[in-house]
Amino acid sequence: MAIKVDQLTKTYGKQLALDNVSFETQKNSIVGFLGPNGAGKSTTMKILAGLIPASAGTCHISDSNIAEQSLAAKRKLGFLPENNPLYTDMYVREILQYEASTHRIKNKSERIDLVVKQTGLEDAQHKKISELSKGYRQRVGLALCIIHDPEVLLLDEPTSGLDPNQILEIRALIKELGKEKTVLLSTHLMQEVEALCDEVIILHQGKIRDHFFVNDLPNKYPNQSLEEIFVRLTK
Ligand SMILES: Nc1ncnc2c1ncn2[C@@H]1O[C@H](COP(=O)(O)OP(=O)(O)OP(=O)(O)O)[C@@H](O)[C@H]1O
Repeated sequence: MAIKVDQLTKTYGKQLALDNVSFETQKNSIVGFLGPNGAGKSTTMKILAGLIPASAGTCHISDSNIAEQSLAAKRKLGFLPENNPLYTDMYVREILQYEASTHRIKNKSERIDLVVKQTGLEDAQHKKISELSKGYRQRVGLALCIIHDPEVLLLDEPTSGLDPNQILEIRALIKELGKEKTVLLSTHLMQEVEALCDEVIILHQGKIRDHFFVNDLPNKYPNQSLEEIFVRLTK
């Protein structure tokens, strides 16, 4: 188990965003987290990242309870929020150094060199973030996520707004990272799920509609595309 969510409920005032959601993911799996706008994907990720509290229920990141062992849980995860907010006045290496300091990483320079290489930021590492394309900003976002070598990555629509070439580059990077990390990936692109994911969770109106392994798809839903399944489960 890498991510475990148990009977998670979240209300914003009177708005019920998550309604008794439970799921467990395999270790080192790339998990597509799907659902229409407003289904509750970002809310789940923000709770998993420890940014907002749950109204009820528990979440674990590799055995650490997010509410009760929040520091241990946070050490094990990297979160790339939707729209990837970055300090655009900072330089790439500078922001990585800052993030490495907050995680108290030893041998900062070596670790940053490695992460810069892993995320293909060699040519951009001395540039200001405001000078970078959206694709390169996503690379910086991913570099920040992995600087402390977490076991779990939460990626909220990481390819949204990118051009087709950038999408393919970021997907390749996620695929590579997913070899040794568990990735919860929210996306609206079925192609992306087919290209990357081992598991799929479909959320609708704050409830889990289904959770399956991509390999089981032909048995579970014979002769149906992922898109057809999605539409049927979220009508
Ligand atoms: N801060 C907030 N205050 C009030 N309601 C909120 C807040 N954040 C989210 N919601 C509501 O909670 C529900 C779930 O929203 P959430 O952003 O988690 O969905 P989502 O699946 O991530 O959607 P999208 O695909 O558009 O990003 C929606 O009805 C949304 O309007």
